[in-house]
Amino acid sequence: MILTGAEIIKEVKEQYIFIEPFHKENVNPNSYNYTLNKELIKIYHDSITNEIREEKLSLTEQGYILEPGILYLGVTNEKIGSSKYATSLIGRSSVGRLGIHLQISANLGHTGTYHRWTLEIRAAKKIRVYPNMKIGQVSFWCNQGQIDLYQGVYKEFNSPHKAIEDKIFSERLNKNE
Ligand SMILES: O=c1ccn([C@H]2C[C@H](O)[C@@H](COP(=O)(O)OP(=O)(O)OP(=O)(O)O)O2)c(=O)[nH]1
Repeated sequence: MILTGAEIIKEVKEQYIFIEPFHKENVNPNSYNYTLNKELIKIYHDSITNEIREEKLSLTEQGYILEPGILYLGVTNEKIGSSKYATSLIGRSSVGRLGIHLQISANLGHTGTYHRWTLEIRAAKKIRVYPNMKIGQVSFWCNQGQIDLYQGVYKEFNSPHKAIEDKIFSERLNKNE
C-alpha cells in the first residue's frame, strides 16, 4: 500500500516519517516533492587523457546547463527517511518531460535509513537546472514482515540536528511500529 498525502503529513507529525525541512505545500496526493541541492558532481570522460574525471560544481541562481552523455551526481536538500515505511524516490512528470532522469536504476530507500538522497542525474538533451528547484518526489510504502536494519553506505548520516533526530529515529525503529 502506498501512503496518501494526508497520511504522509500525519506520519511526519507523528515522527514515523522524517522529512527535513518539511513544507506542506510540497505534498502531493501520493508523494512529497523534494528539491535539488546546489552541489553537483560531474562525472565525464576526458578524451585527451582518456580518463574518467570528477568535477565538483556549485550551482548559482542562474542555474547550470546539463549536457547529454554525462553523469551528474546530485543530492536532495531534504533528509528523508522512515523507521516504518519503505521509501521510493522517483522523478516528477513535469521534469521528465524536460528530459531529465534522476535515477540510473535504483529507486528504493530501505526502512531505517534517513539521509539526503543521492540523485543519479542524466539529461536527454541540454537542459538548465536551478538550485532548490522541485526536481522529484518520494513516496512511502507499507512494509509487510520483520524489518531488518540496513547496513549500507548511508548508515552513517550527517545532520545539524543529528543527536535529537538519531534519538527519536532509533526509538521509533526499536519499537518497530
Ligand atoms: O537513487 C538512490 C537510490 C538509493 N539511495 C539510497 C537509499 C537506500 O536506502 C540506499 C541503499 O540503496 P540500495 O540497497 O539500492 O544500494 P546498494 O548498492 O545495495 O547498497 P549501498 O549503496 O547502501 O552500499 O541508497 C539513494 O540515496 N538514491
